[in-house]
This record gives sequence, structure tokens and C-alpha cells, in this order.
Amino acid sequence: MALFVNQLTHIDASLWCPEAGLKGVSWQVDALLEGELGEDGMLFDFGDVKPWIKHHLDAGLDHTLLVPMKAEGVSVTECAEGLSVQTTSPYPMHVTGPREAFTLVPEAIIDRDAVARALSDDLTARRPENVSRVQLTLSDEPIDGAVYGYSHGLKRHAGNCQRIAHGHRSRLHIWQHETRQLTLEHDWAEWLDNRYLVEAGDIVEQDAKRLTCRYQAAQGMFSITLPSDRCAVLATPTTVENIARWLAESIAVQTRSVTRVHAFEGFNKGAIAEAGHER
Ligand SMILES: Nc1nc2c(c(=O)[nH]1)N=C([C@H](O)[C@H](O)COP(=O)(O)OP(=O)(O)OP(=O)(O)O)CN2
Repeated sequence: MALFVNQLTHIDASLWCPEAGLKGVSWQVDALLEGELGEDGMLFDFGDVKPWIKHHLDAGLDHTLLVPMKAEGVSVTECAEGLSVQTTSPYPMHVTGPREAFTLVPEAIIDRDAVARALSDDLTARRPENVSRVQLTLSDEPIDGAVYGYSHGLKRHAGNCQRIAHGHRSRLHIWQHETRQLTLEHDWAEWLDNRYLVEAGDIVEQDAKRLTCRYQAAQGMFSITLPSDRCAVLATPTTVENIARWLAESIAVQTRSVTRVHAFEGFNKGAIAEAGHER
């Protein structure tokens, strides 16, 4: 007997890609449980499946930076803050933070299906009565049109969004004159893709080449150093509301048109902002 729960939850994280560098990802989680029925006629109460799996993911890789330990140029050491992760290729990056802000993967690349298999094995090892096997499937949202991944951290967030390198893969909708602007959506998503979004007030060092952002949050002290040209600096915290407003204002200035932006944050949620005046 098998039980399935599709769209059980989502994982929002960042990963280090040996080709693209820091990438924001959002993965849908579908679950399949195999086993025997109990006396109540159930394999595992639906009401318990979701919290059990979600708790495991929230306490694990959700909102972490996934680090491929065997990738060329990647080194991980302990430091006062917890862990220090350094990379060399395709560009140098240095991230420090509490241990729980990182997921160390003993591979040369982060492969979504291999991550799903490792999570399935972990959950199977902790399976409840009646369940013989848990299988998770991770998938990207199918998006026909403009899409971008970004990474950031929200130091004021009470939960795991305070981690300095977590991310999302998101749709981008731009409206002018009540019409979607597909070329603008494509161009802005391409520019934003794989960028790190920084709040200006968190920058502690910056020169022509590099930028360092550091902050104290409830979980500990975090820092990240990246090439300046891989970052986009906002005057505000990088919440999706502020991202939508920043994009609407930037695009209104660029195009001299009233602009409404629907900025998504991962799956099915986001913010809408409008800016500009008709000329
Ligand atoms: N109003 C806002 N709320 C939150 C924002 C934001 O920009 N505006 N941002 C975050 C974090 O960036 C976080 O990464 C969002 O992740 P999410 O997956 O939504 O986290 P949740 O635990 O709330 O949701 P799940 O049900 O676990 O997917 C947080 N809030």
C-alpha cells in the first residue's frame, strides 16, 4: 500500500554551483509513503504526515546554503561564528555563520534528485510504525516565461530567513498600460538571475571589486563577501515587498512609464508594487 501527499511543502535554499556560483532555488516537495495499514485502516494519518516531514526539512536543509564539499576550490572550516565556507571558482565567495545555516553535501555538485534520495533515506531511517519506506520528490516550478533565482538574508526575521545565504527561484511579472511587458520581464530576470541582494546598511566593506555584508541576527553573526558585480544593493531590507517596489521604481525610471511589478518569492506568493507617473 502507498500513500501520497503532493505539494506537501517547499524548500527555499541557496546552493553553490561550480559553473554559475551562488544560486537561489525553490523546490516543491511531493511525498510517497509505503507500508502496511494499521488497525485504524490508515498507513499514516494525513494530519501527521505533513508536520512530520515539514519539521524534518525545516530543521535540516530548508533556508540553508548547500555546499558541495568535493567541488574544486571549495573549503569549509570551523570558525568563531560556526562555519566558514570559501570558494574560488567561478568566483571567490566567503560566507560565515552558525553551523545550522549550512548543509554540507559530500559531492562535487548539488544534484536535486540526489538531495531528494538523501532526504528519503533520512526519513525512512526515522519512519513511524506501519511505514516501510518514505520517498520524496523535489521539483522546480514549471515556469513559462521570466524566472530568476536570487539569494539574500533578512537579519530581522525571527525564523530561518535571517540566514545570510538562502534563496528563491521566482517568477517576475511586469505590467505597463494593463499589458504584461514580456521583453522587460525577460531582460530584468536575466539581470537578476543568480545575484545576491544586499541591504545597503549591512555593507561593512566595499571596493571596486568586492563587497562584504555582515550582521548580527538572533541565530548568530553572519557575513558574506562576494564580487560586487554579482550583487544588487537595495536601500532597504530585501523583503519581497521592497524587491517589488525597488523593481517598479527602477523600471518606471528606465522606461518613463507607470510600472506595476508582481515579484514572487518562490512558489505562489509575493508582493505587488506600482511606481511612476504618466508623461
Ligand atoms: N511579508 C513577508 N514575509 C516574509 C518575507 C518577505 O519578504 N515578506 N520573507 C521571508 C523569507 O525570505 C523566507 O525565505 C520565506 O520563506 P518561506 O518558505 O515562505 O518560509 P515559511 O517558513 O514561512 O514557509 P513554508 O511554509 O515553510 O514554505 C519570510 N517572510
